[in-house]
Amino acid sequence: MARPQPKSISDKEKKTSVKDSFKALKTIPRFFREIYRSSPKLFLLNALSRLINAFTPVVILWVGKMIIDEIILQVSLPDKDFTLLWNYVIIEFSVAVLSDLLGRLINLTDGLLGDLYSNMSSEKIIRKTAELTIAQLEDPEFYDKLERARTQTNSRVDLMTNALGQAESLISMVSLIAGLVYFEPILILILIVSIIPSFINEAKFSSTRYSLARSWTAERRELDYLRFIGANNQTAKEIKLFGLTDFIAERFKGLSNDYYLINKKLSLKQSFYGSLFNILGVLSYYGAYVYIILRVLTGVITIGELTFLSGSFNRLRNNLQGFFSRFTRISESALYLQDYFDFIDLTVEQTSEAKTPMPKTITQGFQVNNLHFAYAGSETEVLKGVTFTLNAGEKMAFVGQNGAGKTTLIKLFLRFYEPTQGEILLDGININKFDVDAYRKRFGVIFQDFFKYEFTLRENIAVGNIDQVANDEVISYAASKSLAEQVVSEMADGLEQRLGRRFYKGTELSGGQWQKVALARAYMKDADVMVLDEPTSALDAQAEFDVFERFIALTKGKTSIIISHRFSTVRMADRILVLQNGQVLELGTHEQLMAQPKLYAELFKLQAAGYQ
Ligand SMILES: Nc1ncnc2c1ncn2[C@@H]1O[C@H](COP(=O)(O)OP(=O)(O)OP(=O)(O)O)[C@@H](O)[C@H]1O
Repeated sequence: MARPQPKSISDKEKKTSVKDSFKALKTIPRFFREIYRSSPKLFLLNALSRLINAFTPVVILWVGKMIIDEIILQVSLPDKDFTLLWNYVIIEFSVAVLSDLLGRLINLTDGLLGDLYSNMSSEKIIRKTAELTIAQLEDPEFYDKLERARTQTNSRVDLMTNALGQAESLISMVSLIAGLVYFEPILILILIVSIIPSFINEAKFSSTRYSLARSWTAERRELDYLRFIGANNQTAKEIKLFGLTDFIAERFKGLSNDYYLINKKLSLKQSFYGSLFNILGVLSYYGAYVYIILRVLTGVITIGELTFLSGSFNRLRNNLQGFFSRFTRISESALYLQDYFDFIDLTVEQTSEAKTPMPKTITQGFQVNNLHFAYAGSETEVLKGVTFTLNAGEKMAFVGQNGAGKTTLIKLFLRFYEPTQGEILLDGININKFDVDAYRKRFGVIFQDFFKYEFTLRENIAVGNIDQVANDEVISYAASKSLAEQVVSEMADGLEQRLGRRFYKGTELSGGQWQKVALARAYMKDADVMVLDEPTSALDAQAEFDVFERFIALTKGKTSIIISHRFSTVRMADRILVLQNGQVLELGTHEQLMAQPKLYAELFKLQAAGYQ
């Protein structure tokens, strides 16, 4: 079984350096602005709590020193007075309670802010995806970017907690350092020397880990896909029937194991070096401790100061270690944040020239001139010089064998792609000159691969014009024209019936029922141009006849395009365009085409013979 080769982490192209991690930190201020926007009140409450909490360690240590010095003093005095001592104890107790409360408030606001921020960023990704062109969405490299932006939501929430914690830790450390500098500045030097190697080590590993995850984006996408098809109610039938479980499970196992192995190698290395450098930290702490003891023994500092200094040193060491490891985690997450901002900032090419207003009514129709088209990344032309006219009010059918280019031609009409050569004119104006949304609004379209939303029946119909989702009249009208009203009447909850089996109380429809529902979408608005791409392939003969009878009556005087492999449907069109290998082979009425011994007449007779 062919499996993608595991990527090496030394994969030069994709390797991310420590420098890149630092560069990614540039995005942090923007990140904070976004978090602030998600809830200014919560953000300020969180920041204020952290600011106050940052001073509690040094205050507690300081009060602890005062308590010990006071005890030693009172023990040596003949007239003892413990008032000050108990006051110190009350202060320390109050600060400890305050610190606990602040800690809880910080956790609470972190959680709430994290939820709000992740919701906001997910919504942004959904909106951004809608802005992009279909061609961009079909580009695998681009899709990887989308994947990284989408799947790293948790990492962004961690980043938020870490970055806020970092600010708090920084303030805390400054206050502790001030204490050390006041009594024994040399301790700071010992501290820095002990911590720098482990920081460099952490930074190096974090960028390697990111490089690895990044270079494996495509494979992780495949793993997700395998997980989806392997454990899913939509694919379960085929998987059971064809016995695909082993095939899928083995493929998953192979790929995931490759990833696990390089990840493991990296983790082991990281643990080894991490422990080594940590020993250095412990050594430095005890070095400093011995130094402080010697200072007490020589009478330079008091026992209270000893507890303050050793406590501060230990706390600072932990804080610094936390600070550096958080720093590397932040720079690692910042790389993902960069991916997210890259995605959000993607520009969609738009011509700056003023848009021509759409004509109120279509008077002449469409003129397709020498249209050529090849999909991105493919050399093969799918359309090769297609030229024809679709008159206003005309019903035209596109006919041709599989892969002839019919759907592609529709996609170009709908401006999902730009032609590589040639043009489509609407009433004499190149369709690119119109605002794309205004232009598309004039179409009522149903594609052969329409999407089955696991929403309610009402919503499934209303997606054709979602503004009208609450308008019963419009929905009933659309349902009656597409025969979906039969489906509605069969559902226990009528229009409010949830479709699909993913959610509670959902019900699955048959292929034909789904098609009727999807067809109703095309009737949700009074479109000028109707496009039905194989709208009846799943319908029974009677339903198909009924659907078309309604369609013909309803679209009288409207421009429409129908793609169908059923000639009983096709013959109802005013004219028929026969495509073969991306070229126009024939164009004319049913009678005209039947009169010439070409593909249309041949296919028609073939199908008719099948019915005899
Ligand atoms: N998104 C895409 N990216 C790359 N190639 C594509 C894409 N969509 C279609 N093609 C290719 O373009 C060619 C024409 O496809 P198209 O869907 O237009 O054919 P069709 O005439 O509608 O076929 P059918 O009757 O099977 O629906 C096919 O060779 C197909 O493989």
